[in-house]
Amino acid sequence: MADVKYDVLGIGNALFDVLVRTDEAFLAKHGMTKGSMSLIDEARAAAIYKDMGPATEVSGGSAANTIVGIGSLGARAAYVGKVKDDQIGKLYVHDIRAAGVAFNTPAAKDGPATGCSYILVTGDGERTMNTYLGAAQDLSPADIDPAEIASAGIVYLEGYLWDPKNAKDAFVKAATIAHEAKRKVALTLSDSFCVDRYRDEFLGLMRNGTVDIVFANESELHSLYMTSDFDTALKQLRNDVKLGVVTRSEKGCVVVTPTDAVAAPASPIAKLVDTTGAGDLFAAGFLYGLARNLAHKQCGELGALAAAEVIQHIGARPQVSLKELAQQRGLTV
Ligand SMILES: OC[C@H]1O[C@H](O)[C@H](O)[C@@H]1O
Repeated sequence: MADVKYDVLGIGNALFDVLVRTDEAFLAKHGMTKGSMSLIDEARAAAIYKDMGPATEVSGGSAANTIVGIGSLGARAAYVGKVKDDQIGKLYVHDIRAAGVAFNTPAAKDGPATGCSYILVTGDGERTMNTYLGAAQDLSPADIDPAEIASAGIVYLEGYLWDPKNAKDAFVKAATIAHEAKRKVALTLSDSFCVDRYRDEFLGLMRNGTVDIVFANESELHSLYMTSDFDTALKQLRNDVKLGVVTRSEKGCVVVTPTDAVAAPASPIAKLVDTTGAGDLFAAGFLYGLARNLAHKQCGELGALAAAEVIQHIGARPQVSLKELAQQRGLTV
């Protein structure tokens, strides 16, 4: 097997986030389902943005947030995602490279603008996302560089990639190359509504071995197996994938293999501000631990630490060095 150049390479919808704190009335006025991610067109994006208060603008995108978190923990990380060569796209490229992440996907010269997610954060910290995919929807198999994919120890893919038409093919191409190079492939289920849209396809990817590792939160897991009983769903997950990681908010996480199950606690927080990126940063800590061959419990503890940092401020990218934070807390890194 060739040397690993990147510990983890992520592929996802490259999105710039526009976040604002608001109230439930705003969600009701715009017909939004609290806690969900809805795909929107340009006209709806403009209508929502016009009505939003002063916003925080920061680079986002689920897998990109994870990859930035992995870099912040001190690992070698790379990202593949599509922006346009416009002002927001340039900011996006700057931010991801400035975070130490290798990023070489060519920006689109024409077509839709760089994608944005308009995120409403209510008083309880819950986030409701409205995503205009823009240029992200043009990610295609041509953007998948076989040598780059084969040089990553773990390839991490987001379920949201199943929404844009061509990204599915990019996803499968990357997974095939990774396995040919004897690498691991991880998938996050992204969102319970996304699971609802693509349940059979996600189960197919798990059962036919396209993915080795699956990240899900409780509602995604329940949606996947169409049951409200956690233990029933977990049992099915154990049969369907080599490694399953389920996050349970303040109850921590459960990590399962066909033969083993281990739990790790959540990390304490002073105040919940914004849940945007909680799952993304959990995956960052966990994958970092996996890349360092740590025990699953330690991987879960690192995930919890990274998630706890990100939910205590607005935006889905870490605001401190996660490596230093982990060292302060006595977690091995
Ligand atoms: O998981 C949170 C992320 O999902 C969406 O893709 C937003 O860009 C946000 O940063």
